[in-house]
Amino acid sequence: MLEELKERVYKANMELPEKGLILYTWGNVSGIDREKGLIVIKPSGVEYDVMKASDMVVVDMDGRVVEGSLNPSSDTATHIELYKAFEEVGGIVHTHSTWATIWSQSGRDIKAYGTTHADYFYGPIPCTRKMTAEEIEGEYEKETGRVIVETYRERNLNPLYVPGVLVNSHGPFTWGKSPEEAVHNSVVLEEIGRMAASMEMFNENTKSMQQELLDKHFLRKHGANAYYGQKK
Ligand SMILES: O=C(CO)[C@@H](O)[C@@H](O)COP(=O)(O)O
Repeated sequence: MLEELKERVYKANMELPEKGLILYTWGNVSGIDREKGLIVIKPSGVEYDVMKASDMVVVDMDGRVVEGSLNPSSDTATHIELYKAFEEVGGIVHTHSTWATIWSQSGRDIKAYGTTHADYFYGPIPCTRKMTAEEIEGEYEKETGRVIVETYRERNLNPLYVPGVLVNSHGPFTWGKSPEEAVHNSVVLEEIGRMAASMEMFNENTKSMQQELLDKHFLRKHGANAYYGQKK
């Protein structure tokens, strides 16, 4: 079942170490088949050099394993909360990529400083609040998803316009319409995080970019009147 999605999710997972986003098993990618209501996700703690497409685990929207002999990623419940809340999302990525994690651990949003950022994220990349002891000691991974969703609701953010978040004291989650797009956004987030941190080292009073330039760059690539690239 879902053999094509398993292959795509496997390849998307393999891109994490290839792009330098993770060491060891420090990340996971999933993809969803919305019609079937099933998620394909990486198995937990399996080394990438031995992992195969057939090791991908299929779970339902309650986290029950429907297919696969391995335990699914420990972050499965977080992915499920995000798929439930963000209905247009087709793929999700979690990493501990260095710069995005530094921002997460600092508890700070990444401000939009330039067009590299604006091409992908329509405004600051939010950092969640710290999780409470009850949340951590309770259904931790599910609560992680809830804290992300709460951040988007409170700030009235469109998840496809801001396709990534920094979980306070933890690390980044990104998403997209597909697993491949979610990985792309993860690579971009890491690069933006590196640039933003370097900029603040040069000048601690660095200001966000102009709203007009943010609008121009984001909307020429995304939204109803996008004109960047080739017609599909
Ligand atoms: O966040 C963490 C560890 O802190 C996990 O996402 C990471 O180790 C990946 O775990 P899985 O192998 O997906 O269970």
